[in-house]
Amino acid sequence: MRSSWADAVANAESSAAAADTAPRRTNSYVPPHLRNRPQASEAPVVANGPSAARLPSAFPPQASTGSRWSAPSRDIGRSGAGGGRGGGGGGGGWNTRGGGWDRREQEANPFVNEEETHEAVFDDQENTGINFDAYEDIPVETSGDNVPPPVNTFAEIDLGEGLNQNIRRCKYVKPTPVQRYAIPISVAGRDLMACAQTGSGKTAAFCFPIISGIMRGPPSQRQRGSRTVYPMALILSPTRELSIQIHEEARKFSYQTGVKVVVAYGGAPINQQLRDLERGVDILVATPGRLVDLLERARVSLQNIRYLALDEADRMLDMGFEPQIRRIVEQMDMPPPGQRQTMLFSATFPKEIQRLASDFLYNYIFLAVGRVGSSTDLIVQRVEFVPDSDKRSYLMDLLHGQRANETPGKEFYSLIRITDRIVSSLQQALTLVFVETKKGADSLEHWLCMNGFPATTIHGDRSQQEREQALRSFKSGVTPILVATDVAARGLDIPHVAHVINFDLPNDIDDYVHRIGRTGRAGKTGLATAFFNESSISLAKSLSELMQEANQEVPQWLSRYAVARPYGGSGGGRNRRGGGPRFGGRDFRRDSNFSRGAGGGDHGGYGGGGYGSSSGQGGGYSGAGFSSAWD
Ligand SMILES: Nc1ncnc2c1ncn2[C@@H]1O[C@H](COP(=O)(O)OP(=O)(O)OP(=O)(O)O)[C@@H](O)[C@H]1O
Repeated sequence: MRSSWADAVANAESSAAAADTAPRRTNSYVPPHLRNRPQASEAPVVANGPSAARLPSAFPPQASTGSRWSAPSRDIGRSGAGGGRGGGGGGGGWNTRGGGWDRREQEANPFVNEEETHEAVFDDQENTGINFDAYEDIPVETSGDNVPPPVNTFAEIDLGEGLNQNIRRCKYVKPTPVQRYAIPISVAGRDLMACAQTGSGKTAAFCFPIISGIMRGPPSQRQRGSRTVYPMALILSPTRELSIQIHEEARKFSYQTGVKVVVAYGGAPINQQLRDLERGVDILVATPGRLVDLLERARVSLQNIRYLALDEADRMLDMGFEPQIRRIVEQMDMPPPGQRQTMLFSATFPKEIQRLASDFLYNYIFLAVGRVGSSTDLIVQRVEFVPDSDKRSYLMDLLHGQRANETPGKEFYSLIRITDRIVSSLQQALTLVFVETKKGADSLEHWLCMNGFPATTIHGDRSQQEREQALRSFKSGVTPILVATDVAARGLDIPHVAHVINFDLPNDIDDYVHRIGRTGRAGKTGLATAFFNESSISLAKSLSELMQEANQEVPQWLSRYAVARPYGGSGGGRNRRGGGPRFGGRDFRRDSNFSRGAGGGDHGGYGGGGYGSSSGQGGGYSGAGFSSAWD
């Protein structure tokens, strides 16, 4: 049995009054690494600022060519995001298409940079495939009319030779469970609402059918003399960084197929994006805000859209985004459901959002791989009771524990049943620390750097250039700690993130699921640690249920909180799952409460009841620095 430190404290204090559910701790906690050492204020000053701090052993000195303060100049600006590349370097099918775009440019090889960067820095090159054993017994549910059967191999689906070659280049040996089901459904032309766990390969699941369909379909139209472009596919995502990532993935999948992918997102100069569009676009990956701007300028028309994919679809239809998405999908010139193919993907899909989403779909198939909204049990989840005043020293403990060959780490991790494999991956790992506010992110990053832990930060108050540079610096291991607000919670696929720390817990359990999903991806294991205290009480029940469901050990004190506050606190949480059956891995159309629209395809607007529960969302996000991050 794994027992948490907080449990031990709670047991020792078993004489505490029954009503007092919190484990008691003194405020004078001195973490092991600070015992017998000078006070923090006396910490040795790092000669050349935080960037000169010692790097963990896994990151060789030559890797520290850049940090937030001294980034190598090649890192400035966007890498590989659009950038006018492409041009049909000899791909099958492209030359048969009309459109009159300039195809003389050489198409840059999107596989080159990645291999060089990763091999230079990380020594455990195991990205040759996914641990499929981890997914062997995953439950799958499909519903809808005439569901096409799943496949076991990519070869069973005729995706086209160009795409097949790129799948091999990506070293995807066989499809992940969501791909096994979703790809045949989409290739058959069906609309799809798909829910599958974080890191399980959803990006390829919607990209492959789109690319394959465009390769086979009639060429895109372009009116001579017009500056308006007419993409055939639109992929929308909620954050700039996620759009950049999807674009990079889609470029790999479509390399030398002649299919042109362009990305457009806020915070970056629009002129460059306009030039990219003018060079030709089949698939447009965009954030909603920037897309609306392009539509208003009449530089993009949606009238030729044949494929619409919403990644993180529940977030896209959450209150913050829904009006913008409706405007793009329903009020511009996009063909209606039935005349386009729509694919919605996420790891979480609350029922009220499913209901909203059904407006965009025609006779769709619902697919749930794993339980809807569940976390993968590849992630070891720990939750510790840590008062706000102790969070920093507790964090310091964790980070010291991760450093190679340090005794405190071994002691610390022996308290919790973590495999040697995870310990060894932690020693050379990237650590992602989630906080609630932008100010909190800056302040924690500064404190970490001053204490010898190279860190950087990403949040909505940083310029786009700074955000992208921070991500690059983190990914490369130059700053192996990234302090982030929820802007980094969804979708980002950063290899070697072995530890996600919820320094501040989110208000919503779905946000927790996405945050911890930045580790434990593609069949690899990961660790997620959460600092819980009274301010997170509203999350106690859903957190303890989620942990139970993922076969994690739930601390006794958390169970006590869950029982004491079964419906969450009154503190503005937005637990949309509250009250009902938990984590329903099912199509909302099967739920009698939603029977009005059963059958899918042509539902009207939402019927009030269910969605009302999300009214707390605004509160949940306030202060988290969301708004400026999204476009
Ligand atoms: N068939 C496959 N074989 C091997 N690796 C794969 C396969 N499909 C996807 N991957 C890899 O798995 C990782 C996770 O994929 P992806 O980012 O698409 O996950 P996701 O389900 O979209 O996660 P999230 O819910 O966090 O957005 C990526 O690094 C991707 O390259």
